[in-house]
This record gives sequence, C-alpha cells and structure tokens, in this order.
Amino acid sequence: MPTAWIILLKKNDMKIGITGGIGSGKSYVCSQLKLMGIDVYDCDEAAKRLLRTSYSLKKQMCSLIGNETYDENGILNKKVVADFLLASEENAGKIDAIVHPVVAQDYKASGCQWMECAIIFESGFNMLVDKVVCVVAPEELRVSRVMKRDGISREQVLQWMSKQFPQDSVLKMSDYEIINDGTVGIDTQLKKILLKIKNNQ
Ligand SMILES: CC(C)(COP(=O)(O)OP(=O)(O)OC[C@H]1O[C@@H](n2cnc3c(N)ncnc32)[C@H](O)[C@@H]1O)[C@@H](O)C(=O)NCCC(=O)NCCS
Ligand SMILES: Nc1ncnc2c1ncn2[C@@H]1O[C@H](COP(=O)(O)OP(=O)(O)OP(=O)(O)O)[C@@H](O)[C@H]1O
Repeated sequence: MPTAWIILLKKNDMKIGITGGIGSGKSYVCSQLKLMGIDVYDCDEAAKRLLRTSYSLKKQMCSLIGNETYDENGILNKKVVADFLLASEENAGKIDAIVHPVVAQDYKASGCQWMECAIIFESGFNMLVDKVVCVVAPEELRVSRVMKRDGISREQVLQWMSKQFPQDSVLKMSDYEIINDGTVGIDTQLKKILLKIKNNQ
C-alpha cells in the first residue's frame, strides 16, 4: 500500500466499522491495518478499559450484578460478568444498556476513523460509522480459532455466537466483505476495499 493512499484515506472523513462474529478474524484484520499505519478503535478493549476506570460504570455494574463484579483489588471479574451476560437475554440487555452508551461516547471523543466491533448492528454502533466491513469465516474454523485462542470449550464459543446476529445477516447489512478462510490473502482484500473507500464506492 503506497503511503500516499493512506494519507488520502485519512483525509477522507468517512468513518468505517469492522465487524464479524466471534473468531472471524476482526482483530487479525485490524493488525494488518495497523501495519499500514491505520489505527482502529477496539470496542471490546474500550468496554473493558471503561469498566475498569469509570466510577459510574463500576457503581452501576455492582448494583446490577453484585459486588463480586470486581475483586478485592478492583479488577473486573470477567467470568462473573460473562456468566451473568450469557445467562439470559434480559441480563445481556441490561449490561448492554449500561456499557454501550459509554463506549459510543468514548468512540466519538477518540476521533478515530476506524472502529472494530463484533456486535456493530446489535449495538446500533453502525449509526456511528458510514461504511461497514464484515469479516467472515466458516463457523467451524471460527469455533476452533477461539477454542485455541481463549482455551474455552466449544459450548462456550457457541454460547457467545448465540448472542450475536448470524454471520449471513451481518454480511447482508454490511458494505464490504473480507473472507478470512485462508484462501485469499487479507492484505489483497483490504487493499481493494481501501481503494473503494478512498473513491467513495
Ligand atoms: C463479558 C466480558 C467481561 C468478557 O471479556 P473477555 O475478555 O473474556 O471476552 P471479549 O471481550 O474478548 O469478548 C469475547 C467475544 O464476545 C463478544 N461479546 C462481548 N460482549 C458481548 C455482548 N454484550 N453481546 C454479544 N457479544 C459480546 C465479543 O465481541 C467477542 O466476540 C466482556 O466481553 C464484556 O465486558 N462485555 C460486555 C460489554 C460489551 O458489550 N462489549 C462489547 C463491545 S461494546
Ligand atoms: N488469517 C489468519 N491467519 C492466522 N491466524 C488467524 C487468521 N485470522 C484469525 N487468526 C487467529 O484466530 C484467532 C481469532 O481471530 P481474532 O482474534 O482476530 O478474531 P476476532 O474476530 O477479533 O474475535 P473476537 O470477536 O473474539 O474478538 C486469533 O488467535 C487469530 O490470531
């Protein structure tokens, strides 16, 4: 990717979201963008940072889930939050209602052009961007990637998947597709998409 392209792309004030279900390879794609000099705001990372640093969020999470949401050192107990979130749609909705507005605000304040979000349509964060790139991969590959990456069971990965829109629906709502099944290089696919975005196509 010639540097001039990146400079032109950064001058373009279009905002772009990268989405895709758990294990599709969003972070992997974003690491390729980083190599091209493009920074991406990571919603998962931001949610956890804000849950660690925002007094108001901490208070709301403790009222919702209990004081065990944080350990005695004030560290977020991810298992407690994940178990609560995965237990029911109602629970997930309550966490989303607390966390998502704060992440949306933080993204706006970041001034970042690019955003990575697994649940961009579920959360309504698609409204914060102009175009959405969807990263897809076969479900079995996604499951095995996450089992290996996080050391969790197939059932746990499938549980997370069940909380997210199906890949086909997300793809239909998106503007561009990256197929991350190892057949066509990510770099080649990204370059084509970047060119289209630069040319407003
Ligand atoms: C439950 C938590 C602590 C688990 O953290 P952990 O580091 O183990 O997992 P990670 O954040 O990498 O998420 C794993 C997968 O689940 C997805 N996921 C996370 N939260 C949600 C959710 N509310 N709904 C659907 N999928 C979700 C992630 O996007 C990712 O694909 C964390 O995901 C969390 O705080 N989630 C609630 C906040 C949230 O909605 N974050 C999403 C972006 S704003
Ligand atoms: N093309 C690829 N080549 C090699 N490894 C890959 C590739 N794509 C993804 N992976 C690996 O698969 C795992 C899952 O990918 P990644 O973390 O990027 O998924 P994700 O979509 O960001 O998942 P999550 O929604 O959980 O954040 C990671 O360990 C990653 O390094």
